Amino acid sequence: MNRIGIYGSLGRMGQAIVAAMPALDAIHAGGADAGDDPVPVARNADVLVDFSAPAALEAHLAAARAASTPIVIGTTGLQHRHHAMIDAAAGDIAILQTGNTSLGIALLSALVRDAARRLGPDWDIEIAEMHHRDKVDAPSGTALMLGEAAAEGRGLSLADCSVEGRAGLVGARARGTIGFASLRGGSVVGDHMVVLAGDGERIELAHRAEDRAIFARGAVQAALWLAGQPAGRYTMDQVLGL
Ligand SMILES: NC(=O)C1=CN([C@@H]2O[C@H](COP(=O)(O)OP(=O)(O)OC[C@H]3O[C@@H](n4cnc5c(N)ncnc54)[C@H](OP(=O)(O)O)[C@@H]3O)[C@@H](O)[C@H]2O)C=CC1
Ligand SMILES: O=C(O)C1=N[C@H](C(=O)O)C[C@H](O)C1
Repeated sequence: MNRIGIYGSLGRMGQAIVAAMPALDAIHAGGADAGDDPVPVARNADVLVDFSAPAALEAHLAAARAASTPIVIGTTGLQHRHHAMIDAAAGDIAILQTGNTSLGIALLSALVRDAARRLGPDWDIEIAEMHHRDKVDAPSGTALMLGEAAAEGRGLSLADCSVEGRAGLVGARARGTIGFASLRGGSVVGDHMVVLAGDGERIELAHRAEDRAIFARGAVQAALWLAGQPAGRYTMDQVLGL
């Protein structure tokens, strides 16, 4: 159960995943990119990883479902309708979807959830991220995950308290909101900082990815773990035992 097929195999992450496989005893079972038929890879693999684009998700899920092959979805920029598709497919196959496959971000999410719970709504929460110039979605999937962790810590849904893309005369900050800011430039692999700002003091919880290998290793570990699971939707916390 270690043959891994890759959607987005020629991309930055796809190539990093191929490089990470030998050390984890995984075998590359083929890849598909834009314009390729996703079905043969799904049939040839024990498990799939998808690091491509939201527009491809529906076809990738259909191929995985038809072949009864579990799939790790690392693609970000997903909307509500994509999550609904994942939930539906998880009735038939094992699926793990995450905006970040690194150990560090899994731990940071837990820290942010705990800090938000302990500090309460008088502490303002802002999430800043910086990525390379070619990243196409914002806020990053990781920033949104961290926002969800913070909202959960406060017993809220992120959709009800999120503020994205401030510009112009936006007025004073509303109490209890979670704000997002995105920077793009150079070759930055992925920086995330969660600021909890109180009166007269603030806490900054940050993670800096220095190499895509951390995401790639996590993706391969997740795939090998998922290959043995029954149908359902899973998280990185379950893979990492956090
Ligand atoms: N969860 C995590 O830990 C991480 C997630 N990511 C996410 O993974 C995704 C990919 O990132 P990255 O590798 O940097 O991006 P790249 O642009 O380097 O690679 C994307 C790959 O997907 C392919 N692709 C695009 N559209 C389709 C399609 N319709 N069907 C099949 N393949 C397609 C591209 O093919 P072509 O070039 O031919 O268009 C390309 O090979 C992004 O959403 C990113 O945010 C990134 C890092 C970590
Ligand atoms: O596109 C990227 O590069 C990354 N995308 C993921 C995200 O949107 O959070 C994970 C990582 O930060 C790199």
